[in-house]
Amino acid sequence: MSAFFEATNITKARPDGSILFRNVCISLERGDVLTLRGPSGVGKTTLLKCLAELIPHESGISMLDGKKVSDMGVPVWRSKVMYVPQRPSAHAGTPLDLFNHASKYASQSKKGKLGDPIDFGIEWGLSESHFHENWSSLSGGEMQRAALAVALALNPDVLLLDEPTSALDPESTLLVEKTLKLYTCVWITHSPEQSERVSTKTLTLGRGRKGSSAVVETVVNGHPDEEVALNMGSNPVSA
Ligand SMILES: Nc1ncnc2c1ncn2[C@@H]1O[C@H](COP(=O)(O)OP(=O)(O)OP(=O)(O)O)[C@@H](O)[C@H]1O
Repeated sequence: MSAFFEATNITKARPDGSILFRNVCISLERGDVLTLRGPSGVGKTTLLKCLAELIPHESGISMLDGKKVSDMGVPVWRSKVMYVPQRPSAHAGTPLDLFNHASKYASQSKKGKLGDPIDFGIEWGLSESHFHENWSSLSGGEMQRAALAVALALNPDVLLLDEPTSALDPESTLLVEKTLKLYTCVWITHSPEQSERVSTKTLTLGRGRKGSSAVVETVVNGHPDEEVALNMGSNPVSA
């Protein structure tokens, strides 16, 4: 039986044609949180954008619940396998404007299942008024929580989180982690402590001669259990 979310042999080249990463494989069951780690510049954000089909990749295929991107089309895929950037780009209007705009594009099957971003925000120490203020008047931490709240309310199947708590204080970080770890996520973090708190699996990208290598571990009860595979250059990695 195939996993809930599977990415197989994802390979991405840099603009100059050299390989950034090769044959990265990810396999998630519902509720898995895979933390993605590795040094700056190794390709973590780029990998998330490939999984979300926001940028093209040289080879590899992703499947959600047994369906390929081509079975549902790129816009629906992006609403189901949703990339949440570290810093929301300069949106015009308010967080609620963004939610109302994005929810118009939700698939019919999702429309009845949308949440309320304000409910998520309140869990994380924001108030309703933050969702009515322009993005430009929010602090970095308020902006980050409001953007995550909008993403969660859109009810994606898989969240691709790019350092989702990088602008938050320790207390807010723990509140946000408590909510996010209930979802199926690929989660970039530079914090080993955070990875230990939230992950069921980890994937570490490292620098290899022929592009980034990837080490995948399954975490059981908070401890790395099993080194599943090591990918140096051209061998596939599977979790
Ligand atoms: N659209 C793209 N196509 C091809 N290569 C890209 C693209 N965007 C970025 N890159 C390459 O990917 C490299 C890694 O960038 P990326 O942001 O993925 O790293 P990162 O591991 O997330 O780093 P950090 O931890 O600092 O955020 C960049 O130096 C650039 O060469």
